[in-house]
Amino acid sequence: MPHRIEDYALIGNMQTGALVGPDGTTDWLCLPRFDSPAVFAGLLGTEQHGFWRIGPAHAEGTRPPTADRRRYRGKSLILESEWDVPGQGTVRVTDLMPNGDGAPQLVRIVEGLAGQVRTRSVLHATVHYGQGIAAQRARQGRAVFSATDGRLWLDTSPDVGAGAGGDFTIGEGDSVTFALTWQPGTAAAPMPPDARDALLRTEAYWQTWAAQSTYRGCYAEAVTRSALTLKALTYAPTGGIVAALTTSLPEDIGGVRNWDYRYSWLRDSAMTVIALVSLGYLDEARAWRKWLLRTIAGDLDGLQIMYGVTGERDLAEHQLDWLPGYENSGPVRIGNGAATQLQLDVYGEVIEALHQARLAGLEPDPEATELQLQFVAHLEKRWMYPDEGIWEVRGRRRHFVHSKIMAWVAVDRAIKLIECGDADGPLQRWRELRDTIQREVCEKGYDPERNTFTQSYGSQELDASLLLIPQMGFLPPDDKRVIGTIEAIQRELSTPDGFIQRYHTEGCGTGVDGLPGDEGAFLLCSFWMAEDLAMIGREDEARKLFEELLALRSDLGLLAEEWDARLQRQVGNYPQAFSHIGLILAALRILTHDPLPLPGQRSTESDLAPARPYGSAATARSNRTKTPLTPAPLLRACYGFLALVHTVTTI
Ligand SMILES: OC[C@H]1O[C@H](O[C@H]2O[C@H](CO)[C@@H](O)[C@H](O)[C@H]2O)[C@H](O)[C@@H](O)[C@@H]1O
Repeated sequence: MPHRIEDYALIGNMQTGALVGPDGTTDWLCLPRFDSPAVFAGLLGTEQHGFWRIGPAHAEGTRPPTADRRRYRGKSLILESEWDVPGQGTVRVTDLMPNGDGAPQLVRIVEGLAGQVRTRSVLHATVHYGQGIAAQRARQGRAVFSATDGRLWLDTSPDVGAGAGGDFTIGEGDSVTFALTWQPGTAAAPMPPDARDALLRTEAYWQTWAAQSTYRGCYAEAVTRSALTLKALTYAPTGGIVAALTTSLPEDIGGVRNWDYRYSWLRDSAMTVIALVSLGYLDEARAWRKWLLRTIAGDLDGLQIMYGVTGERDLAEHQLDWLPGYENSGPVRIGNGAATQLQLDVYGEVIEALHQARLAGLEPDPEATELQLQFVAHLEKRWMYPDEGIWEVRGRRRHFVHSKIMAWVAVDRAIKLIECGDADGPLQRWRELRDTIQREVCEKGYDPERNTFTQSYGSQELDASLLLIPQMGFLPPDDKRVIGTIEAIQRELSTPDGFIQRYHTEGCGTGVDGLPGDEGAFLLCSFWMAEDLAMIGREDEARKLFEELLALRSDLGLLAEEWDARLQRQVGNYPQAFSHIGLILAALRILTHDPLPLPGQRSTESDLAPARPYGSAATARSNRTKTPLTPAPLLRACYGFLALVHTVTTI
């Protein structure tokens, strides 16, 4: 039976990832990439749908024992689980997925730490998300399984034998290794791996990567784990970034709000890039920018809001009827019907990510500059339409206020690109457009009686996405309408334990998302609230909320999409990029607003600008022929000045 969502540990190789439970069971693994069919799909069903457990042997009819200790090995994605077995001794299992271009691999190293422990490995590999059993054969002394479009090769230490399962005794100082390697069906047998070498290489990789972070504040442990998690969701071969590792972990246990997140959303991936560049990581931004340009391929009329990690466009949604779903939350879906929706916010998110990456020092790219101009030209003809919005509602299209605000962001950042000399464009026309959008939102998306912006034009509903108004610089934090909106959201969208819901769901009688059932507090929105509170000077509340959110993390620092206050557990896909993005950006915002930061506890930015200069944005003055890199502090100074001028002239 699957564990609570937050009890799973993530390991990954930036092509795919696995979830390992506290009893040493891998219940989720898609091979060879994030969105491939799962060979272990027990997470969404039962053991018959695939799993691989290594841990102390247990008596028939009893549950496998839970590890007594579990941790990541330093700043890495290498998991160590240890069991103290009464009367026997202590055993450790180290799980990792080596990085690199080689065949995807899951390596499990069993070590005896004390005494003699009877240990068991049980591997049940399946075809196509547990639809069938993967046929097993012995070849050249190795176990080979037929997976959906490849083969799995299991290598074990000689003294354990070549089978998929069995018991063995591990004594103090002994070690036994297992490695499961995926190869395309047509490929020759892979070389038996050197598990020890893989461990050293993988550890060195993650430690080096983590050390590049420029974050120097309190909450560093949480920020680092979130950064590592975001990195694990990047797809190294192309630069695409998935929204989460899983499909169909329910937002409402027992309900139908189960979606496949193993794709590269423009919105989610852009926000991941913003979080990573705010910690000084530029390589991921560069890789994503290349993915973006390749994937969109200049086809703006065919623009989708999400793609596969190598740019696939056909993400048609299907249900896997043989899987009962996590804790019977069906249907289990693969593909995502939202791929063909109209979501007008994505232009703003992409341009903002490109803009933040430039601010952080990423070298300019003329194609990316061109894309931003094309985006705005495209949006100019579309921003006035109703859409499905940031939450990808499955109800009717509406004039979502957040979508219009993000349209404003897109135009605003493009204007700054031109103002700073990075691009040529219809400056005057776009300035008028920016003002028109802002005026319309303030007229139609604001309720003066309640002093709050609303979810959509003319609606009485609220929406936590409005918390982005000050963060995006649409209005300044001290504007009374902004403060009124933050307070209204706090009043009306707070859960009993003080976290924030996206909007009211069907249980409250509105059903704007067109879906039955309710959902938990949305963790990203709760982090946004912490950010906003810091921005409007309520630092103590911001910090309190932030720390309460940190307390929801798993023992390993991981977050799903939502928190169910009634059940006191995490819900939704896991680990979810959105939640970890929210954590990183809120930590930076709270640090920036610390009245007296200790030396060395500042974030990455110079004194010229706040840590995350949303809304103070403008673009680099660069020479388009030579494309030199403008020093980041100078850029930020330029942006800061332009933002000031804009605020003074428009508000
Ligand atoms: O609420 C219905 C929608 O739920 C999913 O969308 C959510 O996940 C996306 C990926 O993280 C995110 O970009 C979006 O903001 C979220 O609302 C699902 O993907 C949709 O198909 C579904 O309509």
